[in-house]
Amino acid sequence: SLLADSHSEVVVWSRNAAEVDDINQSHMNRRFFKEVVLSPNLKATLSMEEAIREAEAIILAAPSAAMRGVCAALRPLLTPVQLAESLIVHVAKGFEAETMKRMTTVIAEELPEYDANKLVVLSGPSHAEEVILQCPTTVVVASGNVAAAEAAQDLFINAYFRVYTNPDVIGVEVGGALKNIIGLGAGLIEGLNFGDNAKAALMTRGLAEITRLGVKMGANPLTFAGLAGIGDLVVTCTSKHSRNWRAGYMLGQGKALSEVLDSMGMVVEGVKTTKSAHKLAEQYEVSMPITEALFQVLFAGKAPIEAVSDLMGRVKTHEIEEV
Ligand SMILES: NC(=O)C1=CN([C@@H]2O[C@H](COP(=O)(O)OP(=O)(O)OC[C@H]3O[C@@H](n4cnc5c(N)ncnc54)[C@H](OP(=O)(O)O)[C@@H]3O)[C@@H](O)[C@H]2O)C=CC1
Ligand SMILES: O=C(CO)COP(=O)(O)O
Repeated sequence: SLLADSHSEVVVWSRNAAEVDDINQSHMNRRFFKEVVLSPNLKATLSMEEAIREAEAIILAAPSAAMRGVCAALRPLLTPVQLAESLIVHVAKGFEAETMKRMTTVIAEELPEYDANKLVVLSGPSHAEEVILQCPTTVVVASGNVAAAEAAQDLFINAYFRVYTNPDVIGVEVGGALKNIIGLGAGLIEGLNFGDNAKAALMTRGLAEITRLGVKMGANPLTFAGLAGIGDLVVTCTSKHSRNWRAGYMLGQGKALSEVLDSMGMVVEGVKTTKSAHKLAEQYEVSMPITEALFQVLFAGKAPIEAVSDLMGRVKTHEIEEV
């Protein structure tokens, strides 16, 4: 919808026939956006081949668990011209669960004929419910190739959607993925009725452990002070639209994880990301106490209140790690 506001031909690929019909016939996508009328420039199709035919830019917007499969289906459809010239941008915020790989790594593995350096990630505080209403939104695009990042910036930027560039692909991907864990935690804190001090503490110390792991993985620490770091963390921990927050809230109220996920109807990236980050923390030998606490609640049956109590009772330490 955002792209269709400034570009004449935008085609969405979906595997859901009712959704495709709704977009093409009523110019609406009522499953997600009840009352919004979409641009007539926006078409939908069940055929991936049709969606990408002669596409100058391809946006990969599937959840991270689906990214490898989507790219495998895409590979035989890409023409030599598209492989050489088209822009590929992904917007997923998570790691591949089994391998803990970042999304650009997964995409590069599945599209070996495409120049991996030209892949772009778009991230930042950007709930779809607000973008579709044209509320002012800012995001960051990152690529190893400056020209590709600038091409993505030109593609997406408009009067209500401001796009910054950043060369730090690792930082932008890690920030986008890990903020979902803290969003779960913020919801959980609210579900326990622990108030705003606890939420502020969680966000601040959450950013510290996101930065700690990100830097070990090769990110620029300053990226975490930007839109894909603190920016997205704030929106996920405070917005009524946040799925991760909502899932955490239900957990804090005592609901079981399976019950929470069944009731969501939308992806909650933070759940699988907690497992991946838990393994990455071990692999990189980084302390991530909040991630550890969430891991215990989600996958080891620890009561949320006990996890918070354990976090508060950790051995005393300095705030700034170099001290
Ligand atoms: N929503 C938001 O505001 C934002 C989301 N993101 C990120 O974008 C990604 C997608 O999120 P979002 O769209 O919100 O998630 P939703 O759960 O709302 O929707 C996921 C969509 O992906 C489709 N899908 C899932 N698996 C596959 C597959 N294997 N093949 C094809 N289609 C598939 C689903 O189709 P079906 O209905 O058939 O299951 C559904 O249409 C996530 O990584 C999220 O973190 C990033 C920024 C903002
Ligand atoms: O990443 C998002 C918005 O920037 C969406 O994730 P949440 O719905 O969990 O906040």
